[in-house]
Amino acid sequence: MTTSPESPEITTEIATKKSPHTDYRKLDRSKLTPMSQHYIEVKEQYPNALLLYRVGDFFECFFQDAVTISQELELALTSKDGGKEIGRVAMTGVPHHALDRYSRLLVEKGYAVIICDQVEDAAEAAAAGRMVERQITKLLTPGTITDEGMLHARKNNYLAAIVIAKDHWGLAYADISTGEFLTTQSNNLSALTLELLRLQPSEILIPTNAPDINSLLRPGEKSDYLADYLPDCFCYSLRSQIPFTLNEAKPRLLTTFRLKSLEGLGCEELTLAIRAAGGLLEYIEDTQKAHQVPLQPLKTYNLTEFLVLDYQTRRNLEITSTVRDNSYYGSLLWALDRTATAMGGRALRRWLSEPLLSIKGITARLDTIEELKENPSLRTDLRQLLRDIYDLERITGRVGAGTANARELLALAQSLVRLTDLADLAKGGNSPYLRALQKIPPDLEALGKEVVAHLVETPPLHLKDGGVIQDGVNFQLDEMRRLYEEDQQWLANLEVSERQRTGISNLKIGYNKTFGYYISLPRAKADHAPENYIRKQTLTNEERYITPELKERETRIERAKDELHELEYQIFSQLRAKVAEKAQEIRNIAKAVAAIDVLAGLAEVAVYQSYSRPQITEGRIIEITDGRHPVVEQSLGMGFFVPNSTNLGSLPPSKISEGNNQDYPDLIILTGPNASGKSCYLRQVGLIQLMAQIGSFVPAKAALLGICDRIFTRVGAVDDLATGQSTFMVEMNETANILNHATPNSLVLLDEIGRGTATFDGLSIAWAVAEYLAAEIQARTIFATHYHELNELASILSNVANYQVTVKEMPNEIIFLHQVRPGGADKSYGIEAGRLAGLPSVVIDRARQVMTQIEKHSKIALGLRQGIQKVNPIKNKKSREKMLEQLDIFGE
Ligand SMILES: Nc1ncnc2c1ncn2[C@@H]1O[C@H](COP(=O)(O)OP(=O)(O)OP(=O)(O)O)[C@@H](O)[C@H]1O
Repeated sequence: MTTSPESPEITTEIATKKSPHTDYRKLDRSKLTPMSQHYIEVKEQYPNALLLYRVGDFFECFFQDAVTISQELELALTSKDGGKEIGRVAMTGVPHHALDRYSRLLVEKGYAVIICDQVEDAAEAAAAGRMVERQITKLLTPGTITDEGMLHARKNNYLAAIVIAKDHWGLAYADISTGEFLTTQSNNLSALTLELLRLQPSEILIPTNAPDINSLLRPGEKSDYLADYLPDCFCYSLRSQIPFTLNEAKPRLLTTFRLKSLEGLGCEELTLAIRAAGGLLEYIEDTQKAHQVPLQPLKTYNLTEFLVLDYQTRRNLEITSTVRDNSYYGSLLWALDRTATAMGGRALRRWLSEPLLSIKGITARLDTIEELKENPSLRTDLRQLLRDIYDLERITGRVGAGTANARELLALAQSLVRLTDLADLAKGGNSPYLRALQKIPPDLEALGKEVVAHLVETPPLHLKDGGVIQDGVNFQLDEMRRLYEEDQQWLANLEVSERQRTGISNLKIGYNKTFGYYISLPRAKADHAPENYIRKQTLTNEERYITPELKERETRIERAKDELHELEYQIFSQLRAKVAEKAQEIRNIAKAVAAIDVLAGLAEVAVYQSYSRPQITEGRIIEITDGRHPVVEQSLGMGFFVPNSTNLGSLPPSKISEGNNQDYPDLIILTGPNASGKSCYLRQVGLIQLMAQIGSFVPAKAALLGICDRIFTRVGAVDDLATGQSTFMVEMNETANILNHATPNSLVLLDEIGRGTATFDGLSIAWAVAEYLAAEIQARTIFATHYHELNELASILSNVANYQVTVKEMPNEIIFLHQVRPGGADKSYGIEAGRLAGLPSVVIDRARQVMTQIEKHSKIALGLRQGIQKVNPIKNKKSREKMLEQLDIFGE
């Protein structure tokens, strides 16, 4: 899609059904059918998008687009006559009622889709002998879709834009459907990659000087205009640089938000952020021509506001999807999501991607959960009421853009009315998020009531068909309806009087789209038709007639019907516009509703899963009593999970009191046989810390936790086939990232290091990494390993301790106790595991022999050293050289 179209030679070959034309550029256009000519005219306005073109009951596409769409959607590729001298052209199509589904699939695959629809009645055009008029009605790109059926209800759909200047960058992102609009700026390119991976935008705008501006690169597609450090798992839209210049971007922002300066938005000085935000706005204007998209005021944020989780860590902790099959089931989100509304679902997902660093912010959430946990009737009533609240954020977006239909407006209005009940309920509580809900502006309820009073109980889907507005709300409308009813009565009377006049008892008045009203007689009675009947249509058993009187009345009825529908539409549009004026207020409330939904859901989980409130403190402590893995626990069922405690780090001196003077190790070496539960334990600690920082209760009997600035994980890597990196290289890259970025406030979870290379290389690297983390960085670390030799570190460094996951050895099996206990495992069960897996006994016996020999002759000490003076790297930082001497364990 990125190569610019060259000018191919015009062909004169006539294509057949078997090999239809697929490249319209090779054809003499004057010889194409008028419809094909128009198709190409439209296509050329957006050469990089797929064009779906309405023909009767189908949306069809031709030429190369037909080939692409048939392959992507597994539809049959057929052909159609392109003109006498042209022959067949490739074609495929989708039924018009399935357009949303198919276009969504194409957009999900990273294509931009143009919908060109019929904008007049095909019968009218046919009657006038001309081609039906068609226009582009929609331009769909992954980041700009707003149709309910195309969006994931519980996931934000972000459109992002980036501007890069050397190693500085600005990023803006918006969810057009909910109106969220944020921007940030930083000076570290790896942070940009991290941020993009966190946000997972559906589409990213890049200003370039590429010749094929406006093309959309699908995930994995290469382009010279895409920098190497940009992850290739996203869709990139190449855009002109002009709207991204400060001269264009800044005025656009000022005009959009009706401001004199950007100071109030917090980005006055951040020129790259402003440029990204302005460029993004221009793209929205360009793609949403027909509708104005109401965005919320731009919010400037700072990357250091949240706990940093890199992409690997998000994956390894399986926060929103599992590593194995990328599914939602089995993720942390799955275990925690008890939200009742789509807004709450989206908010929980967002909270999980931006855990807090502020104790105050976390405490406000914890206080609210605690209150809801302790007050079951308030929680139950709230959750019940929340089920009646529709997606205020997204419907408000469509109301603002003028695309909401009557059903959506009614749903929004009914939700606004319910908000007052929600506020009344919230008055029964006192915690911060409940208090925020108590202040619902009263005029929103009045507005909701007004809309409900205007709209019928179950409005039709299509606005132009009438039947939307209730009787009794508009005098003129009532009057028009009365007249219309009178006309209908006139028709009924006519049927009766004509039956009497003609003596034909089964004479009927009918209606069809082509002929309008007619009088129908059975064929057998056609001879009895009075003189003023004009025959219009003959069917097998029926003759249809019109009369001048009937036609005259028909014109009046049709006009009245049109006027009636038009008036209804006007009343509806006015109502919709009135609600649109309150969009910002509604969206503010929607945020509070979404938050309470998340917190009520978390309180529900806390009750049913017996979670407890973590105590958040300053300092570097992680003290978890009887912690559990939130997901494994739910999968195993209540009572089957073996809880384990964790003690890491320390409290700051100011917080230490009598009986509260814990000083735990910084680094734990965790050993234990395969499948004993090491990985599970590691993840459990990471998840508990993460849950605490989103303000949730945690699966533990008790937890005293300091704030972490970052959580790092390194868990069994697999070959990265995409970049051609080996398992070992992936592992080393990830380890390097950790060692270069971890701080004493970080939590590092390492599951095996050095497995993918020779034993001694691996052990040496694992040793050096553990030592560096404990002695130099002093990050809180759990290091799970099969290298039992690492237990030696604890005898040298005072901030290292050994733990093991215990098993019970039986004659024919190993029973996994899943208990984490102090001490290093003195035995590896690898050979035993091999035996249980069915390795031949000869191999097992030989393996035992080899192991005995290696153990006998190895110079690596096994078992803890005695009588050595431990080094405390925290209190005695300068003694590192001395410590290194002592670490010379490989000598005789
Ligand atoms: N505390 C626990 N209580 C109950 N079951 C557990 C517990 N911890 C782990 N398990 C079960 O044991 C299985 C294996 O655990 P895990 O993958 O953590 O083992 P491992 O020691 O990391 O193995 P390996 O060294 O082979 O990677 C898990 O899938 C889980 O079902």
